[in-house]
Amino acid sequence: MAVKDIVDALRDMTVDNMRLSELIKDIKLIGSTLEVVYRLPKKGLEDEIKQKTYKALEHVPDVKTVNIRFAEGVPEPPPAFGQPAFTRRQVEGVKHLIAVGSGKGGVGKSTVSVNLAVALLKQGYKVGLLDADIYGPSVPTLLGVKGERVHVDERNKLIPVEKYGLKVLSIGFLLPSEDTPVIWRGPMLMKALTQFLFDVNWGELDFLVLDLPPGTGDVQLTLAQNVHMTGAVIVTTPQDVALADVKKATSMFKEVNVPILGVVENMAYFVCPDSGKKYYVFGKGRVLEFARAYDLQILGSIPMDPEVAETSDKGVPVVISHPESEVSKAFLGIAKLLSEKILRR
Ligand SMILES: Nc1ncnc2c1ncn2[C@@H]1O[C@H](COP(=O)(O)OP(=O)(O)OP(=O)(O)O)[C@@H](O)[C@H]1O
Repeated sequence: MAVKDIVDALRDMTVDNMRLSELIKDIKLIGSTLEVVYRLPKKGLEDEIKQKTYKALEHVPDVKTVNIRFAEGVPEPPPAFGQPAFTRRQVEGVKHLIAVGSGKGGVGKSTVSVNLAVALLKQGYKVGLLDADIYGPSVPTLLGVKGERVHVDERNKLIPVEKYGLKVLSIGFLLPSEDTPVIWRGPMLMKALTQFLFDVNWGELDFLVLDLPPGTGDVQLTLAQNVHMTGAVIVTTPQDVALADVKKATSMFKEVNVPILGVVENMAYFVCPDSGKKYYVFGKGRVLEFARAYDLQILGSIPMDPEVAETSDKGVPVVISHPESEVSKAFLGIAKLLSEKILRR
């Protein structure tokens, strides 16, 4: 059961012409106990909000107990259209946080995050990369920093590892060994992620690239609701299975009002080294169709290139190892488009 489904259930119930979902200030599911903090639009509505919450969640099987609290202080006005209904914290020292998400695993989200970060760096920006992919933190491998230990500064803030001029932190640094399954759940996991974001001495960064776990689970949703993000970049391959899931991810970001900065089409085609001919292995035009349907910009299309996998395994991003390759040019183009788009806003 995702918190998102609970928020969906609360969306159907209104109090004083406002959806319950719009009044949520904080929401957490710990085991089968749901903790909700509402802001109170008007004094005297407490009981009605409570009763309607219980009713809305009556048939939600995973919620056995509901604890409701009301935020203290002056009630805030309802969010304006297009504004988030959640209080989001800014990551200290970071001008722009770009979340990289995908619907399905294995579409190249981490490869895109790493190469995008380095491509932004090559444009002269100060860049950080945070690997929040708790289910498969691959950034340490992709950047050759596996086994690095993280230190803290005098303020007890984590100090990111530096590689190729990039400031890097990965949830993988916290796991005792590479084979440790990530079995953290709920509050513990969120605590670790929150610490990663907010208790880090990032210094001054123009961009922080956040490699999200694939899909639309609690982690993605909680981060999207609690962290101020400039926007999200969505990575997909042209396969039907990937596109079906990426639509869910797109809807999730839209629902929580995180602007979608654009789509990266990965493994878009393969260039035959002998003939130079392009082969659209997973089909042509599908990502464009999806982007048009959802009114999204395609930031770039990355070809399939065996060098990517090979160089990634050695811990060197392809934009560094093969800067003249078509893949690298595609990444540099995406970084340019993205940074211009963000800085123009
Ligand atoms: N353009 C590409 N050409 C060839 N191989 C690629 C390309 N992009 C990614 N790969 C390879 O595909 C595999 C999956 O990539 P990656 O780990 O970046 O995906 P992911 O979406 O982050 O996966 P997960 O969500 O499971 O962490 C890796 O072996 C990577 O080297």
